Amino acid sequence: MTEKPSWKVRWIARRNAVFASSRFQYWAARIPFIRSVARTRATQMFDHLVGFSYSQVLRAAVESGLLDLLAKGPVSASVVAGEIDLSEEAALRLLRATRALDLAEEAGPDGWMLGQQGAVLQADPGTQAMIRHHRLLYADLADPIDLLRRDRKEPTALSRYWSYAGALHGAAERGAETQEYSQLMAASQRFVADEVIGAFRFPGHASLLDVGGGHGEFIRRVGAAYPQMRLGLFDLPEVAEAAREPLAQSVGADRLTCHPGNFFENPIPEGYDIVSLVRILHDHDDEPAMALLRNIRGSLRPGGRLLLAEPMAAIPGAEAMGDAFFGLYLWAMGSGRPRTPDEISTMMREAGFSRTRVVPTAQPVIASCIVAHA
Ligand SMILES: C[S@@+](CC[C@H](N)C(=O)[O-])C[C@H]1O[C@@H](n2cnc3c(N)ncnc32)[C@H](O)[C@@H]1O
Repeated sequence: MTEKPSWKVRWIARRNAVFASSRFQYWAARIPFIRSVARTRATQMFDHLVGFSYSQVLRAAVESGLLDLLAKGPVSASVVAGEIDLSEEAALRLLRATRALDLAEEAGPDGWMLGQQGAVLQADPGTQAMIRHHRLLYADLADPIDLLRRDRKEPTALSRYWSYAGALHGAAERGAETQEYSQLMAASQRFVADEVIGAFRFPGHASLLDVGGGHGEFIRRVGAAYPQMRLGLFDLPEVAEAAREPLAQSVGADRLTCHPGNFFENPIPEGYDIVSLVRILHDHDDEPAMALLRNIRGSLRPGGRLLLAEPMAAIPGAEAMGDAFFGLYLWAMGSGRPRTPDEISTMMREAGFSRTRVVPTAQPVIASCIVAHA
């Protein structure tokens, strides 16, 4: 005998039947108050429906150099056409599309400048790098069901291009590709570091080791905010070596140690008060992620802390970023998953940490933070 559905199941089924009825939709669009809710929902659904077109407008604006051109504006459509090698009609179509997304603004008749969102984007190489990079994700997502059915068993545009899934397991030693990836991460790291520094007060004289720290942008920013801090960077040998010289120049050689190594094969260096793990855990499936957390726990003395920062799943107000974006990005990449703060905290305690605390950040869409005590 099948179980009786719970009140919640019955309620959701009833609600969905009402929402799906064309009669309800007709009246919802006409009754005051309900009308504004209905309109918001319709706009949301439309945005989901055509989101790919919007992201391709962004891509065209970045890749063609249109944003840089508008930054020097006002420019006419014919100048834009000549500069980015389009017919005038095509240039105007693109300009109007960018205007609709607030990337461009027509300051006067045929005088085009950056719009508000355009000004922010044009000044942000990190987001522009992500927009360029996402062409790979969209190639992999062209047939999403096919991608899901392949169960991460075959190479994808994302995993192939970066050879990143290999690098994740310490297998890829293709320095140039790893370096290109690290540079992309560094461009977006500014925002993550700002979130963490704004949310977490480091003890001024503590020592900090950033594990998987790439070219050291996080260390650089924390080091600038806390000039007394001793700093360490742990990353794959080719990455740590490339970071050493420029990072020493920026933070001071006397307070920096670069540790080349593989966090799945080598012990995490001891002697640091805080270990940070920024945008690393979500790249890994549960088993290697647990191995990494245990490795870090083993390096910490009592009182030591692990500070983990990355975009997480099921964050109120940022749900789509977690499971709809990172869920599919990491699936296409072939490794990892976005996790909820609860899931991460449970893993940390399983790895031997005594207690954990979520540290609220201003922009969880960029990163959320959890601190675990050894
Ligand atoms: C997603 S990036 C994050 C970089 C940086 N933490 C940030 O947020 O910008 C992953 C970093 O982990 C490093 N990495 C990957 N596998 C590693 C391994 N097995 N051992 C050490 N570092 C590794 C990569 O070289 C890269 O710098």
